Amino acid sequence: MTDTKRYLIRGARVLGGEPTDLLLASGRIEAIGPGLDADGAEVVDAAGAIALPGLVDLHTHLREPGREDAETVATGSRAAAMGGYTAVFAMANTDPVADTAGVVEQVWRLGREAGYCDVHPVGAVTVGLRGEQLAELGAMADSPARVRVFSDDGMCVSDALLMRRALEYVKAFDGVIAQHAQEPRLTEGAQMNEGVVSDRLGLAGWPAVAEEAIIARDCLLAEHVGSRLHVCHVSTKGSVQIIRWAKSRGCDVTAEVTPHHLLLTDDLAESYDPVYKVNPPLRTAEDVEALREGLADGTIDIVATDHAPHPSEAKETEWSQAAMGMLGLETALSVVQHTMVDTGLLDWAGVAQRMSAVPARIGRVPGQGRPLAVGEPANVTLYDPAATRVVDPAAMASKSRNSPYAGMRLPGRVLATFLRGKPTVLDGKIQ
Ligand SMILES: NC(=O)N[C@@H](CC(=O)O)C(=O)O
Repeated sequence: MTDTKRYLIRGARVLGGEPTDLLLASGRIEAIGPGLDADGAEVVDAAGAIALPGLVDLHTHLREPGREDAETVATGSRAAAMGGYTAVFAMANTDPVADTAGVVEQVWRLGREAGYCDVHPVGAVTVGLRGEQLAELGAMADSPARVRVFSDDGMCVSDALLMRRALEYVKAFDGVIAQHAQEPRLTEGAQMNEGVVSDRLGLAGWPAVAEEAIIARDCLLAEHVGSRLHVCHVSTKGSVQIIRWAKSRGCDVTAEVTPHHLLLTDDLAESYDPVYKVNPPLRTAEDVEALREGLADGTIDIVATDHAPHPSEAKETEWSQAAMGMLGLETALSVVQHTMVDTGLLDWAGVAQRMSAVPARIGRVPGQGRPLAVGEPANVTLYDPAATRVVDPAAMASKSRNSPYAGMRLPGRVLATFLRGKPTVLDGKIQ
């Protein structure tokens, strides 16, 4: 899947540094330096743009098989490319659930056929996400999809013994369990964050402790069996504190935060607009501040979108009936610029670590998340941080429209995305 055509990227600022040129040929970065000779290559004007390694999303819902009305592997991977991603990990809560070698191979093949980004299926931890019996983790790991990330996302592996067994099992092939930390008994019927806003609106609350208790338990379990744990979509200040403590003990834990939890707060529920209904729920301004700090100081390792497309009939209904989840792929980099870069908390090298290098490492995909250097695979994102745009869900590549940023002015624009030297996005347009 390499392009024989050669591209000369002219005047890009690699990780925000001085303008330089990059020559992409045969799927690799052939040369880097100012004033390179085009020598027949197609020139891409990148004046003012930042060049980043292609982004990697460890947490995407592509909905295929089974919910093709919301998204398909093809539409979701086009949305990923438009957001600057060259690889995504597709969550297992499809229909049928990705809990067998057959289903993960199907998703992996669909990703290759679409060709917009690498699609790495996540395998379910338990059969049918039911939390009763381990799925065939080894067979998924051995399949052509080479699954290394396992998650019941959407559901918590709440049984401590099953979680222990899963953590032990994946050690054999260097896998990781990505936990959706939500104590089910503490969140029965929950509709939004438990706090002053839920009290005021009379909606059943979702306490922070339901997330924090599972994270604390799982960190201790992972330490006990010497395995890798990844915590999905961390959303509370207490969770950041627990992960910081676990890392200080030497526990092999990594964690992600979503763009929406870095920006949006629970008072948005006062609109009763279900576009703001999400799992885990939007929290308070104090939580947002702690999440930003945690991402800046490395307690939280990565940004992952939790892109969760839903058809309009699942969202344009009353709050209590609405599906949980929001789009994320096509706005993630803008939200990270707004919340982390423009605030001085992160530089572009820090963004590249948290949105490319480290997620690729956690997911064990060695060809992605590589530095922009000669000889490396030509996975490159060109991003104009000086542009601004008003978010229009109707213009998105995703099949769904449930973006919480609709009508909001956000900084930045992805100009181009290259997957192994082949442009998937050029001039801001899907190729
Ligand atoms: N993050 C979400 O709000 N939704 C996810 C699954 C889930 O975590 O509930 C989805 O698949 O829609």
